[in-house]
Amino acid sequence: MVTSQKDLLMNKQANNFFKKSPLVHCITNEVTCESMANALLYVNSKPIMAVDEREFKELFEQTDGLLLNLGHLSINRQEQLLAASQEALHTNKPTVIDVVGVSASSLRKKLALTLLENKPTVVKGNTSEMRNLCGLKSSGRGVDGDSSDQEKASLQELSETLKKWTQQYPATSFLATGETDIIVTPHTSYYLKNGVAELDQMTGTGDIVGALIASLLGQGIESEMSLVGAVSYFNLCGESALTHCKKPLGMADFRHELFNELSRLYKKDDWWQQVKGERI
Ligand SMILES: Nc1ncnc2c1ncn2[C@@H]1O[C@H](COP(=O)(O)OP(=O)(O)OP(=O)(O)O)[C@@H](O)[C@H]1O
Ligand SMILES: Cc1ncsc1CCO
Ligand SMILES: [Mg+2]
Repeated sequence: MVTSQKDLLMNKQANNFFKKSPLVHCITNEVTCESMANALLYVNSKPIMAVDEREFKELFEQTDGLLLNLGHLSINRQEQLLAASQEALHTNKPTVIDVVGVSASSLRKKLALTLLENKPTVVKGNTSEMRNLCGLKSSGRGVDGDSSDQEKASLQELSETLKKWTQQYPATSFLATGETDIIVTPHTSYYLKNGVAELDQMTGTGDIVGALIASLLGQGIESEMSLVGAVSYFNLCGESALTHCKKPLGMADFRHELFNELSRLYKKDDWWQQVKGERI
């Protein structure tokens, strides 16, 4: 069943996305840190990339949202992520955990599961990472997802497992990305169907989606709408970017156009009319 935009909650509220300018604190990987900071600025948000625990107390008094990305793990980074997650729990800060590379090492998986205990607002990863996190068979390699984990039966198995997880972790909503995105909140679940394959051939797309979710949460938008909104917005930017590229496609052109679209699509009324998906 493909539902209408109204059912997908992409109602007039979506026209208010990115009108506010939340300060988003990101502890993220060095690979895509600059792309993430610029993506946030392009949607009228303010990024601060800060990892020194001695600053956290003061920073948490100013920030609207927190993004914790496991992409570049080290002993120091683990301590920073744990300290920020503790502070977020104590200050009720809207928090997104991106479980980058969780299928690659047991160290990342253990850390992700520890962070989950601190009641983050959202836990996200690509479909292979989220399957691994849930203890399901996963074909992910490194930080990349595998299309075999996107087969219909695998998506269904993951969404059903995540629904059980929301009973165990009622403060948290979950997102698994890929050609089809799965969103599972304690109340509702969705498959979302926007985007283009080129988004999988560029590093940092998932990282940026995590930051956009933190931005929407930081604008006071509740979890379900922030998740549907951030994924759909980013994927519609990808669709539009592709139409602006000359053929044969060069990925550097696609990247350029994707960032252009991030900075302008939200200024168009009713951009959300093109959202595709279904409640499950
Ligand atoms: N084949 C595809 N078709 C349509 N959209 C896609 C496809 N692959 C990824 N996307 C979209 O691209 C975004 C990033 O998803 P992806 O699963 O590639 O994240 P990721 O693996 O965490 O990325 P990265 O590790 O590079 O940050 C999501 O919004 C997702 O919906
Ligand atoms: C390639 C890569 N390695 C660690 S993080 C990262 C960026 C995608 O998340
Ligand atoms: Mg990722």
